[in-house]
Amino acid sequence: MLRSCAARLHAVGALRGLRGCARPWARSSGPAPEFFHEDHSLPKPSWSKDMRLLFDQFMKKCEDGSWIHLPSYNYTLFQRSQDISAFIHAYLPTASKLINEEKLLQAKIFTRNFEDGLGFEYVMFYNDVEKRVVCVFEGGPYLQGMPGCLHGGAIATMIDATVGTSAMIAEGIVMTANLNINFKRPVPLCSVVLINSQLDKIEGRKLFISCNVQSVDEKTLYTEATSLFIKLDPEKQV
Ligand SMILES: CCCCCCCCCCCCCCCCCC(=O)SCCNC(=O)CCNC(=O)[C@H](O)C(C)(C)COP(=O)(O)OP(=O)(O)OC[C@H]1O[C@@H](n2cnc3c(N)ncnc32)[C@H](O)[C@@H]1OP(=O)(O)O
Repeated sequence: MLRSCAARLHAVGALRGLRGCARPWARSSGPAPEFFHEDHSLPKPSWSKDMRLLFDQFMKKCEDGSWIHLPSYNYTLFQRSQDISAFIHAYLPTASKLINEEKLLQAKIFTRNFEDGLGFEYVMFYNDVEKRVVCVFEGGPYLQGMPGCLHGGAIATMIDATVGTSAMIAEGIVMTANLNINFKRPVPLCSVVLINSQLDKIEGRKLFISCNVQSVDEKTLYTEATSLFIKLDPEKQV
């Protein structure tokens, strides 16, 4: 399992030549620690039938190499806290003054730390030719906003994660500068939706990515969004 996950991640990195991801902040190399072993984007007993069905359909599309399954972990791309700290010092020096380094040891990815089936369940796939990332997402009962509906912030989070993944694949180290969302229909809690993102254009350090959220049968358009990501420039004091 670890081998195939590593191979897939490597494939994504190789696609882009890991542009901007040369890890100038990384101080050491070595075997990945244990937490890297669990890929949270693989089927779990808590997944619904729809989620499993879509996963299988996309995995089928991966067989000819046109799509790639993106593994997902509950920590950042960095393996060690000192790497995170060095990253922040290199790219976000202003923020670094306010960050509690000890607390960094506890840092985890926001969307990957609910109990199985209760929060964000998702899996992403990438098509390099079409510059698309598709996320199959099921928002669990702990993400309720209005009764029976998914919280808008949870939808925004998953849109950001999907377009953010697209931006990272294209240009490496990026941050969201702008995210515009139109919530057109409420998303039923615990339903499966497709988040479709499209890299529209890159202008210098700016990446423009659009996105929509649809029902599995594609009959309901729940949400539309546009986003702007900026490739971080370590020469700038952000
Ligand atoms: C590695 C390969 C393998 C990958 C596999 C996949 C791995 C996946 C891993 C998990 C991924 C999860 C993704 C999650 C993504 C979450 C991202 C966030 O939440 S981030 C958290 C939330 N985000 C934050 O906290 C970000 C906070 N903001 C900042 O830090 C900074 O504002 C900045 C860095 C965004 C830009 O600063 P700075 O570098 O100083 O930039 P400048 O001022 O120089 O501007 C450059 C150009 O951009 C323009 N422009 C800029 N802004 C806007 C705007 N809003 N509106 C319009 N335009 C804007 C500006 O006019 C200029 O244009 P031009 O003149 O060149 O034409």
